[in-house]
Amino acid sequence: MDYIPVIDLKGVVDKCVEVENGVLSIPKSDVPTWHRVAAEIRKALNGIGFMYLKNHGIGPEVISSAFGASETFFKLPVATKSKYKKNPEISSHGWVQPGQELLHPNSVFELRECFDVAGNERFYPTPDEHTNFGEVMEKLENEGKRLMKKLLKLLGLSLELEDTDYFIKCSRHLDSDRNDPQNTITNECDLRAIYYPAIPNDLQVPTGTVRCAQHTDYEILTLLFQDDVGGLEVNDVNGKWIPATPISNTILVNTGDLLQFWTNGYYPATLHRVVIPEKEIGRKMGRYSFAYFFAPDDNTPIFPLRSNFIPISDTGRAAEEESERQPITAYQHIMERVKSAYQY
Ligand SMILES: O=C(O)CCC(=O)C(=O)O
Ligand SMILES: [Fe+2]
Repeated sequence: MDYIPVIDLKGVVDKCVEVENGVLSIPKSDVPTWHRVAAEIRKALNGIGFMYLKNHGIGPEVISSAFGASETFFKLPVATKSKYKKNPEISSHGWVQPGQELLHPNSVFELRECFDVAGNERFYPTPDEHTNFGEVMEKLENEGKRLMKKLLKLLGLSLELEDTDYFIKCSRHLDSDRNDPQNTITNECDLRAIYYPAIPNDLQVPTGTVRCAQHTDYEILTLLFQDDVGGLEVNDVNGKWIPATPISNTILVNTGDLLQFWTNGYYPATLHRVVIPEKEIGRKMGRYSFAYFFAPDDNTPIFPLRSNFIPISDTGRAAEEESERQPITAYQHIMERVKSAYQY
């Protein structure tokens, strides 16, 4: 049996406090717990490349309302959803219609639609179209942010960085007000509601269609909330596809490209996909999920960090120093990938 890490955040998410500049302060008596959990996270992310979190502190009612609101949204007529369509040239927010996005260059068709909650300019269906879609989505987003700050601290501890608050300090947007006109901190975080429709009986979709082609996410970490339908698979560090079976009351966490760059591959980005179920019963069911893609501030430079765990690249320190001199920013990397995924 494969080792499937389920990390228990009890005693971690509930008691720490925020101090100046949004940095977390851990009560002395809890420090050993944080270090133990950080070591488990290191083993999971370096050893298999993903993890489940339990006792993560996000209220079950927040998650179930989000699933309810998402289902109502995706059932709206296409004409209504089209009013809220995303225009990737302008922003990352809005409805992504089926076929608008391909996550792999060889993809034929990916049968899903999404609604992205992202950026500072947001719009949602009017109350007579949907009573509370925006409100419910942003509630889940806020809870995701709260949890994420703790995960960023745990990541810093897990790598034994000299400054264990490094990742938090690169994510000042966590504590900035997106409605403040003076706010200049931008970021590419995205809470994405996803709907995979049932596969039509008379399979009117091209051969080779999948729900979500294999890809890595572009950011630091992704929180994944899935229903019970299944189909998500992750590629472990040995290249084997393993079903990421939903485990009740847990969230699945994948690592993204930015974390892979920062750690020089010590925490590789999780390759994953969503397959169409082979059994007829599974094909008849639509699937709903949420992904919260967490990115640092746009201007964050990305180069390998120094830590006893992070390897120096094969080409040696000189290549690393070069990338430190001319680092790509988080924004540049994410935009490259976004552009290549969109089908206009
Ligand atoms: O729906 C899922 O479970 C995964 C979605 C995903 O990987 C993505 O949107 O990047
Ligand atoms: Fe993904």
